[in-house]
Amino acid sequence: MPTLTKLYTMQEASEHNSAGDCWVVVDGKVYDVSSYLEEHPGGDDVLLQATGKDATDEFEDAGHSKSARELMESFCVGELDTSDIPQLEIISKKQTNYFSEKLVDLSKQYWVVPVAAVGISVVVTFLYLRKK
Ligand code: HEM
Repeated sequence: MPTLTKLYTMQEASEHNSAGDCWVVVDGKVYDVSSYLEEHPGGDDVLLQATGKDATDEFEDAGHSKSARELMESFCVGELDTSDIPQLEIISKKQTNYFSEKLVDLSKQYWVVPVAAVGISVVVTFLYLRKK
């Protein structure tokens, strides 16, 4: 059965940034940790400071255990809507394509150079052999 995942923008998630209403975003998922703030072994302050941004690096840096990661899933309320975030990967792929296309264009444009070089060396070799 298909499951419906609720999507939140970073803007929406960042509005939940207080001790009574605290959401964090880790690895593309949104977690409502309001009820866990006081129990969090790393402290409530780290969670409150992690609101309004992608806290994946901080979460990973803390070296969370497998059980912490399992517990985390019970707080998941949805996923991050990335449709409003520019896709850097796609842009860089486009740039790579752009440069390789340019290179192909240039080699098409300057095909005369290698052909002329080969032609000249053939003529020189021919003349040299004839002199002998
Ligand atoms: C739903 C989300 C989270 C859950 C369920 C969770 C749970 C836990 C648990 C169970 C621990 C104890 C150590 C372990 O078992 O790994 C812990 C420690 C810690 N957590 Fe979290 N955590 C969450 C999110 C975060 C985030 C977003 C940050 C950082 C921004 C963070 C920072 C820390 C730190 C600094 C420690 C202390 C590590 C230490 O003392 O060595 N946690 N967390």
